[in-house]
Amino acid sequence: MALITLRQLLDHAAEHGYGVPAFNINNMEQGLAIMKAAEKCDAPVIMQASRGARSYAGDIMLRHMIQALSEMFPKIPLCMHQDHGNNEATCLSAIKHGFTSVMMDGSLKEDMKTPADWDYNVAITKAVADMAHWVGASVEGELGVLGNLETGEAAKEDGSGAEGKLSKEQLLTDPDEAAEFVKLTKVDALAIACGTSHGAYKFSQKPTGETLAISQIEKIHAKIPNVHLVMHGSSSVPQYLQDLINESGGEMPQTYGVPVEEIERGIKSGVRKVNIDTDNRMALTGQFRKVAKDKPTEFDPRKFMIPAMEEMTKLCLDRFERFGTAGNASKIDVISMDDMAKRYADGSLDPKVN
Ligand SMILES: O=C(CO)COP(=O)(O)O
Ligand SMILES: O=C[C@H](O)COP(=O)(O)O
Ligand SMILES: [Zn+2]
Ligand SMILES: [Zn+2]
Repeated sequence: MALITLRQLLDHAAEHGYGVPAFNINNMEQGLAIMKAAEKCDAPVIMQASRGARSYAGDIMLRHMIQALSEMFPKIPLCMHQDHGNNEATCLSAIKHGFTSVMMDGSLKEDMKTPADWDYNVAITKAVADMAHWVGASVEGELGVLGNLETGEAAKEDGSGAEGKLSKEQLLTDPDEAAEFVKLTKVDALAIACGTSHGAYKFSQKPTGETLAISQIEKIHAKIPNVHLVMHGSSSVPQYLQDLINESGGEMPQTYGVPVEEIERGIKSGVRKVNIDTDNRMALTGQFRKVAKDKPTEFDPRKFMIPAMEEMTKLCLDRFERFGTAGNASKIDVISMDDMAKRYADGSLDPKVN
């Protein structure tokens, strides 16, 4: 099966009221773990590669890996997405390497640390959307800056995260601005800020409405009901994985992520793409550690990788089921990128925003 674009997949998700997890990948094992989960429950897939993933695996490796996965799992529509593109070159080179979708993250400047202003964000996102749409690729933009509503800080350990203190206005996407932003840039999906941040250390206790503002998503959705919303930083950092890591020699301080039921609430309010990386990292490394602790003489990496992949598959399967993605792969007829390009050109994919 050909690769699917983000736009087609999220249009289907919106029509049928479900969300799609977007899982980060860096290697073959993560790709296989996701596809096995998708095959088990008939779910369409979004895989995304960060700039870090592209330099880790290499663009040629990633391109062939994605092709191999779609050949191995021909019944699963697979979208390949650039996560947090920092400029035009990152986004265009991703499309050249077979990605069907890109995120132009103009909420931050090119260094991915300095919060950008409105004019910068609109100009660069519009430029990327114009070019991507000529070849039928999809574009996700971001308005608002990810960060903790209590401390005003973004996550420290991440490849993309603001430096310095952020104001409440920056940390919560404004509904009127969101409408204006989508109208001006014509993005296919909009990442919004609502108190989540990247990495494992999102909240110091179980989040409340004060620290995780799903109500903000509801306000944005009320203003732009036809726009596909994206939640970044959506790992749940499950307690069982913290325990698995810490019982196997790890030293992760106690932390709290985004409860899956809060994501389900978001999905009821227009969230269609849910970004998850940290949970899968924890699933994999938790099992590495367990094997290392239980079998100190073991040195065959496959003996570490197999339980690690199984742990990750279990997590992906759970999210496909909870988000309502399961059961939808077989209902989608993939539209080619060339066809998508024609639809952009004739205006039929223009955003519906008042
Ligand atoms: O938003 C993400 C990737 O863009 C990943 O978020 P997590 O760190 O919560 O998994
Ligand atoms: O955006 C954050 C993702 O978790 C990717 O992280 P990374 O840049 O370390 O690959
Ligand atoms: Zn961002
Ligand atoms: Zn992100």
